[in-house]
Amino acid sequence: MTDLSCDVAILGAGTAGLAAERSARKAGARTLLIDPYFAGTVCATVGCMPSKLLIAAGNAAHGVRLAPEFGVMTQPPLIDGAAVMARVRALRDDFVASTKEGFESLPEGTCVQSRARFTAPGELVLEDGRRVTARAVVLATGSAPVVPGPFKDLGDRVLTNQTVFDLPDLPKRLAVIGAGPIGLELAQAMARLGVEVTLFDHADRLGGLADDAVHEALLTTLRREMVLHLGTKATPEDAGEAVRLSWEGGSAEFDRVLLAAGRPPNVRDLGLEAAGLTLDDHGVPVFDRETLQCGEAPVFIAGDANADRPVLHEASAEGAIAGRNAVAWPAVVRSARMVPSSMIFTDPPVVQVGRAPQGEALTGRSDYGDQGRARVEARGHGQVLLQAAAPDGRLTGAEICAPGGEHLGHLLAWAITEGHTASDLLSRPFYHPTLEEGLRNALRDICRATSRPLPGDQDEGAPPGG
Ligand SMILES: Cc1cc2nc3c(=O)[nH]c(=O)nc-3n(C[C@H](O)[C@H](O)[C@H](O)COP(=O)(O)OP(=O)(O)OC[C@H]3O[C@@H](n4cnc5c(N)ncnc54)[C@H](O)[C@@H]3O)c2cc1C
Ligand SMILES: NC(=O)c1ccc[n+]([C@@H]2O[C@H](COP(=O)([O-])OP(=O)(O)OC[C@H]3O[C@@H](n4cnc5c(N)ncnc54)[C@H](O)[C@@H]3O)[C@@H](O)[C@H]2O)c1
Repeated sequence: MTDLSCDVAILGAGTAGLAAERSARKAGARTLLIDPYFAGTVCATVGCMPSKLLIAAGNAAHGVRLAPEFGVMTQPPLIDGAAVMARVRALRDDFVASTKEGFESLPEGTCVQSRARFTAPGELVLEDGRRVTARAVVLATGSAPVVPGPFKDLGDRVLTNQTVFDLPDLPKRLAVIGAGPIGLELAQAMARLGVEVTLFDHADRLGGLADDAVHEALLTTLRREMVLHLGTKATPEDAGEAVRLSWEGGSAEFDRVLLAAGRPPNVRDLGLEAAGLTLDDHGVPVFDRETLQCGEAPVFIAGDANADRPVLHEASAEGAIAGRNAVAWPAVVRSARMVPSSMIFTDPPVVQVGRAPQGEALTGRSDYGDQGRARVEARGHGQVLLQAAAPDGRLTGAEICAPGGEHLGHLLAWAITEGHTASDLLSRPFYHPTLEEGLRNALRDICRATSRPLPGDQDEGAPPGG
């Protein structure tokens, strides 16, 4: 058994790890990419892509149910659960295959299939006892679903994002525990596919939304499609083929329980103490968001492993920063980070972009219940909150639950990045009739609250439904 050495060792061959490896190699480093499975990224295998595939199926069924609203008469959709799941897996496998091709194109000897843990700063040991010495290390080990104690002994009646997409058929009665992004997306998709869904969260808010009106818009949508129990703790017990959940004021049996109660980082068992790192209360190394460096050590942490911004584009960006800085160490370079954003692909989508300003906040609202294009498409429901800084109305943040939210969210994230004011955006074209037009009400609210007038050469009227 030959020990290994490299300039940069990357633990984890997911999105962040692959980006770190690419960026370190581009900067001239000899790299080793260490992963126990090389199964493909979480995004492709059990994350973004299969969840979006299930959502697409749910939305197809929803479209059929909505058709009579347009005078297009149909029968209720007949859902072939096995066919739905087969399509999810077939396309998922395509995405996974292309991720795996990426492993094959790496220089020979780069991939090391094993788990690694630190034995000393700059020194790791693999499962087979081989030692790896590295000038710098990137931690990109991702995250994994939490399974609270009482749910642990219920076998395959309990699902997580790691198992739900392998169901051969859709369940009849599904409990979803956790109303974060995973719980919301999958609960709605399943409900639209004819599954009787009950969604539980011990918090009172869905999807971490702060604004009451935006939250209410999501709540009313979901209440039409499933049973919701918020601010409730559900306790499971074995009920033979099913699971019985009990909560204050009720109890019911479910064929399956989907746990979507969070995904803590995979940082245990990495021997982080041996690496001399300072850990926070959750065992995650304390790190600098702009360099991804852990303290002063030649160790960098990227993607879900640092639990900072657990979304795909950030995993990829953080991997690139960490890989480059691992090579540059000790001369690490600070990177300005992107405007934070999160998009939950419910219908309507739930979007959070940027943040409230420091100091006085100017706010504007748009009601998509009365928005032209949304009503044309029988999607007239939703709320947008825009936040801006005084005195000039520079946009800083948004909370959205409205049709087209993912597109509105991008527009706003880019405007915030550019430092645009509400007045700046109102001076730009808004094509009619689009969902984007709906933003103008919120932008005008902000404009009126600032020292800046509405752009003088813009009509303040509204086209039909605009
Ligand atoms: C159901 C679901 C839906 C999602 N949908 C979206 C979405 O629509 N949009 C979005 O932006 N984000 C979404 N996300 C989040 C996104 O998938 C993650 O933020 C992203 O995949 C994280 O990438 P990563 O590289 O940090 O982790 P991963 O891709 O999980 O990679 C971590 C790697 O580390 C390896 N590893 C673990 N332990 C060790 C060890 N000890 N040594 C070596 N290697 C190890 C693992 O095998 C794995 O290959 C979703 C997530 C889930 C679960
Ligand atoms: N569209 C997207 O970008 C997308 C989609 C899915 C997942 N993700 C990423 O995956 C990560 C994990 O998602 P998640 O939804 O599992 O986690 P989360 O931490 O965002 O949400 C978990 C939810 O479960 C609740 N909860 C926790 N324990 C509970 C319990 N015992 N009983 C009832 N409720 C409980 C919490 O209050 C919270 O609302 C997210 O941080 C997100 O960034 C992103």
